[in-house]
Amino acid sequence: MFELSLLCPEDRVEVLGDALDALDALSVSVEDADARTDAEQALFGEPGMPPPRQGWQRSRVAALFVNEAAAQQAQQLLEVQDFLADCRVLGVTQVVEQDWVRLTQSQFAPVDITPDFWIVPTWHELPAQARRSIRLDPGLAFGTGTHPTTRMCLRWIARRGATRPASGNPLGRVLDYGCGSGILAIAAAKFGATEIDAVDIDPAALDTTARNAQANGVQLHAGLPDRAQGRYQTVLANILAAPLRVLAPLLCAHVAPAGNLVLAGILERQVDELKAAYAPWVPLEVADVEDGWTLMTATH
Ligand SMILES: C[S@@+](CC[C@H](N)C(=O)[O-])C[C@H]1O[C@@H](n2cnc3c(N)ncnc32)[C@H](O)[C@@H]1O
Repeated sequence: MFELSLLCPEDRVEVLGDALDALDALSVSVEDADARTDAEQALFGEPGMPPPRQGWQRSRVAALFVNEAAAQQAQQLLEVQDFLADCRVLGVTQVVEQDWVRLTQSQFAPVDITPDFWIVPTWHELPAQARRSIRLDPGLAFGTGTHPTTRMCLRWIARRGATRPASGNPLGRVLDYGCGSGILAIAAAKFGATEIDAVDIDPAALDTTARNAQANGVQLHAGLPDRAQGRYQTVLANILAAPLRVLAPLLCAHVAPAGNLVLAGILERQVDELKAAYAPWVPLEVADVEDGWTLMTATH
């Protein structure tokens, strides 16, 4: 395949993308032309909030074509129809065939959560020191154990799971709200929780969770959010600050008396607004911090 690559100002990206689509590009991707330089612009917003800007000042637009002739013809047509005003053609280059599956897999290695608790991709050998482990194939869902928010939740589960209460399991009945790959629910099972509900709004996450639970030989119930019923000794939710604010009454209503609420996906600068949002029900406190993200917990 061949890639036609263009440099465009913000206001030309959409029209050019549509034109490339119409010219039978197999795919069109857009990235910040100033990425990894001092001029790089962060462009992300939280779910439900508008991004700070619609596009980058300068974008690199890359269109993939089935062969070199198709890429060159698309360039010529764009030029004669004046689509490239204010844009610069960076070139037409061949895209070398790669084993994309192997490349993706190579970027996900075993991760240690504690010295003896590891998250291990299904295609890797178990490290010798992994006395407890989760075998994971994240598929299309979030949750590989490499993100600080997931890691902090897993550390909390491992720490809590290692405590010895007078009776029963320290995690008790568990709700994983926003389960993604199911990693937190499976970790809870590995640390002895017996009844686990894992819920998500994304059907792909539910499929992945069910598959990962089976691969790890653990029992859990995966379903849409209305699967969560009653009170739980442990409620885990690694989502983001904005949905966590909205979900405050719902999540708190699911925490059993003396149960634990564990929230992640919160940036350090969002701690006070989360405390305020949960204050009518529980006193949230920061329990862990990693790379600018915080873990907040409360006992009901
Ligand atoms: C950051 S991922 C966390 C995945 C996993 N629990 C972990 O800790 O790595 C957040 C997940 O929450 C789900 N989610 C987002 N908003 C939700 C909502 N309102 N109710 C339930 N799930 C939600 C997303 O689909 C996504 O799978």
